[in-house]
This record gives sequence, C-alpha cells and structure tokens, in this order.
Amino acid sequence: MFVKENFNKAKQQYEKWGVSVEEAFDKLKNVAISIHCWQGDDIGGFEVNQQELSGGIDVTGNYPGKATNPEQLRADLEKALSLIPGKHKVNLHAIYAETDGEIVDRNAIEPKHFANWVKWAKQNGLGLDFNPTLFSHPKAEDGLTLSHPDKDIRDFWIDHCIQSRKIGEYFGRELGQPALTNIWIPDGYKDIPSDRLTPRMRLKDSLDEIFAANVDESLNIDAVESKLFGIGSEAYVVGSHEFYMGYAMQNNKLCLLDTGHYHPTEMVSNKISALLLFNDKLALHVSRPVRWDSDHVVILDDELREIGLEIVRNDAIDKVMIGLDFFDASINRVAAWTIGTRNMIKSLLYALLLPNDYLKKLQEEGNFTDRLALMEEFKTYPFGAVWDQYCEEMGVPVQESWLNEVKEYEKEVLIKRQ
Ligand SMILES: C[C@H](O)[C@H](O)[C@@H](O)C(=O)CO
Ligand SMILES: [Mn+2]
Repeated sequence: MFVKENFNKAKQQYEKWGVSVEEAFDKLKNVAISIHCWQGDDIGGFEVNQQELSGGIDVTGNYPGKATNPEQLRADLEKALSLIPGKHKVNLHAIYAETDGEIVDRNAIEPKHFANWVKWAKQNGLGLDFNPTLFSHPKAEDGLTLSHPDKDIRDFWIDHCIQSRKIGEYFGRELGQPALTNIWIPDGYKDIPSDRLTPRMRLKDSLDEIFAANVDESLNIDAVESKLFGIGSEAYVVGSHEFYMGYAMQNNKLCLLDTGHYHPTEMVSNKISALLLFNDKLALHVSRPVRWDSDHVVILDDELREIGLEIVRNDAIDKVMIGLDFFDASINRVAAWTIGTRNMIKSLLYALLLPNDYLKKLQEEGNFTDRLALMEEFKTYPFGAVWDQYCEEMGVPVQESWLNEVKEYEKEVLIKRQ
C-alpha cells in the first residue's frame, strides 16, 4: 500500500485551501467517543436474575459469538478498540454490574459492583460513562417507571437513578475524567392518552428528586434522553423532546439527542447549533434509524457527515459529548463496533478537512453557487488517503485490513463460545 505517497499528494490538495492536515489530526486525537458496551451482548447484561429485553427496543439476529460474561465482553471491546484510532470511553448500563452471584436489585447497585470495569478502564486508558437501566425488569413490566402512578414504583426507580449518578461520580473520580450519566426511560402509551400532562408532571417530580441527591458535578455530568416513540409507546412518550429540552435548560442538565428518536425526516444535525446557543454542552447517541428507531450500525451517510460538520464548524468538539447507540446481532458484533466507531471518527475528520471559514464567508456574501459547488467537490477530494494516514499514525489497521483481524478473532475466540 502507498499510504504515505497517497497522503502527501492528498495533503497538498487540502493545503491549497489553507487546511492544515496536521492540525486536523491533533484535534481528532483528542476526541473521545463513548462506545456503548451493549452492542457486544445484545443489551443482555449480567444480572443474576436476567430478564428479557423490554422497554420498546429490540435487537434482531443471532450471529454467533455473543459475549456472555464480563470477561468476554471486555475482551471483545479490547479487540474492537485495537482497530479504532484514538483513546475513547466505554458506555455502561446498570445491568452490567458484577455482583459475584449475589442478587442485587437495581435500587441497591453501588460503585463496588463496577470495580472490575474501573480496573479494566485504567489498564486500557479508557474513560467510562453510565446509564441507569429502567427496562428489562419486573418493575418496568407495564412500560412505566419514573412516571408511574404508583409512588412505590417511582421511588424504586428514583433510588436506582440516584445510585447510578453515584456510580458515574465514582467513575469520574477514579478515571480522572467526568462520566456522563444518561437517563433514558421507556415510559409511554401504546394508544392515545386521555391525559398527557399528569405523567409528565410525575416525571418532572421524579427527576427533581433524582437530581436533588448530592453528586459532584465535576465528576459526573447528568443527561436526559428524549424519544418520539417505541414499541408499545407508539402514541405517546412521556419524556418527549420538548419535555427534556425544557427540563434540561431549566435545571442545567444536558440534553441527549439520539439520532433515532425523531421523525424520520427530522435531522439531529440541524438541532446542534440551536441547542448550543442556549446550553454549554449537549450529548449525542449516534445511531442509524432505518424507517424507525431500528438502531442499525452507523454508516458514513449524509446525516453522519452533517453531524460531524456541525460539531466541527461550530467549534463544538469540546461541547458535544459523542456517544454511539446501535445494536445489530445479525453481524459480527466486534465488526459492528469497529464499523460504527470508525465511521463516527471519519465524519469528524471529513469536517476538519473542509475550509469551513471560507464556506461560511461565501454564505454570508450570498454566494450560494460557489458554496454548493465547493461543498460538492470536496465530497470527492482524496479524503480516504488522509484517513489511511491517520490510521497508520495511530497504529491501527489501514482500510479494510481490520476485517481480517476480526475474522481471525471470530475463528479463534467467538466461534468457540458456542
Ligand atoms: C440501551 C440504551 O440505553 C437505549 O438504546 C436508549 O439510549 C435508547 O436509545 C432507547 O431507544
Ligand atoms: Mn439512545
């Protein structure tokens, strides 16, 4: 392969537009993507009383080699991370607690149940993020949690979320970088509600109780994730976009935008600049909805490129906490992580290689012809040659050569799990 040769030629083409490829690399190296652990085991987790997946989300496929214990999941993550350039974070859910065979209900989870994850993160130079799990549990059977009419059920989940924030704080303290603890709940109704307000009032009160618990905000950052609909909550979701946008702004929390949680033609890329005018930070779950919130593996499509552009050209690399959220069990799960995360990083590199200030100037001048012409031409600039060099410099496989490593891992490790 002629990586260096191709790169040198490509670099000249970008430099012609005043774009420094080295500066782009330096910026990109510091971006930590939060890689979701749940792609590795189809959101199963390791609870002693493991329940079927609920909450209106679904994983389809039965590709061999699913991780069935924490050691396997960590090994699979290590394999994927070895194929992805940069230093990243791993995003955990409460169901990934390790309780040594003891039944610990969700309201009783503690930092100690995540000590192995912290030890592993330290060994691998990773950060950790966290999510309370308000699904796949008998107390979420009717699809209601923090907005439940029954106060006992609400209290159970409030306690779970408070414990989760303490676990986030523990991650932040141990790992020297703040953890994002994101609350997503499935609450909603299949059919047209007769009262939309009361469940939202209850959710608001529950969140107030959760955030009243004292947790160091320099170690744990709170986020709330909205949704449009789910399986079984087609007509109404309590935690809608407007609900959480209002809540987050009033209470200084982060809005987490999942790219699969909006109407099919509604783009998250278009929301980033608007929200950042009124919030210091926001968080993303980058996913790929195909007709619905299907959580397909992220590809380098128009919307992903647009998200990268909005983050980069608005100087928001430090303001947008980028997480991934997809789960595909029909393909090799290590490959799924690798494809999705490499694509997320590619979209940022693509954006860093555009003469964004010049393109903004063209717009200000009303020169829409040049704006469109250049934005289109840059799509076929030799971006791939720069990406290859980035991978080479970061010590990860160039182009599709990572696939051989995944195949080898499948043969040597994954298949033997059957
Ligand atoms: C498992 C995740 O928490 C879940 O996917 C949530 O973030 C979501 O997006 C639900 O649709
Ligand atoms: Mn999500």
